[in-house]
Amino acid sequence: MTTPTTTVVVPLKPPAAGKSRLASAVGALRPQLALAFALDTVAAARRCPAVTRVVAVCDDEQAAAQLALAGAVVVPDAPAAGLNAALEHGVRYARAVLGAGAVAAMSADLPALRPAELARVLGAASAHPRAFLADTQGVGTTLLSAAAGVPLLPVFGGQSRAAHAASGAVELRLDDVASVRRDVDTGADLQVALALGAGRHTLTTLGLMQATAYTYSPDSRSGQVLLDDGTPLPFDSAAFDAGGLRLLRPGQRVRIETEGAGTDRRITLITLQTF
Ligand SMILES: Nc1nc2c(ncn2[C@@H]2O[C@H](COP(=O)(O)OP(=O)(O)OP(=O)(O)O)[C@@H](O)[C@H]2O)c(=O)[nH]1
Ligand SMILES: C=C(OP(=O)(O)O)C(=O)O
Repeated sequence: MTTPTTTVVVPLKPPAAGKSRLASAVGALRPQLALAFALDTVAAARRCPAVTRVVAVCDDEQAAAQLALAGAVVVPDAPAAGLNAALEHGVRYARAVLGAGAVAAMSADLPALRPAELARVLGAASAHPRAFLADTQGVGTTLLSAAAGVPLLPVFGGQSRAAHAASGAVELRLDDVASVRRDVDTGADLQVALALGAGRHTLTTLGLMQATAYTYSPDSRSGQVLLDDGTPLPFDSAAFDAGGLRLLRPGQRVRIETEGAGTDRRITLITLQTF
């Protein structure tokens, strides 16, 4: 039974200014995706049995409100002096005001984050005063931990894997924690995160929804797609035929285009997404 002992601190730049490397791949969706990644990251961290609380350091009012709804304790980025200063500020607040002990600074752009994988990382980290997890490329860092009473000493940015190792933090060598290493900076990173299984905020922002089941009545040439949040969306044969729904398997991700709202919302196109 995992005991929740770690306070996770996630930093979020105002989404309007965030994820600039993603712009060429997603265009105008960039700010919404920057926020969606953070909301999926916070939601997964909150479901992690090793995490006592999540503190988000963010200066953007609208983003802060949504991060709070996702269950984070949000503090303004008072230093406004970059990522590492924001993380130090979040840890100071967590320890001085919330009585936090062990902390872990984690990037807020891990949309595929799995609570069980985060628990494995934090479990391994708890054996060291300071520890870190390298990102997928093996160049940066997605998580840096510090035991109770130990300074975090973050040196995120650029070649931070080497910098954190040089600072004395122990690198966590874990093979089965891909979702904790997969930060999303570019379109290629996003495709990998989607293939790992991104969270609902990211999928919805991209117009992708995970259909868990569907029914189709050939005689009435209509049916329903059941989304993973339990929403049943009716569709007619036009959407079925146009999007190849007949190939849909439960759990298959589809791009669903709809029109109308509430009970009038109808699917107009269903396209299978292959990742
Ligand atoms: N609060 C706060 N968060 C930051 C700051 N700089 C980066 N971050 C966050 O730290 C995490 C990792 O940073 P990046 O991957 O460089 O994110 P980014 O700056 O939005 O991406 P690029 O614009 O492509 O560099 C993301 O969650 C950012 O939102 C900062 O100055 N303050
Ligand atoms: C800030 C970091 O990541 P990124 O490359 O996404 O900026 C980092 O890896 O330290």
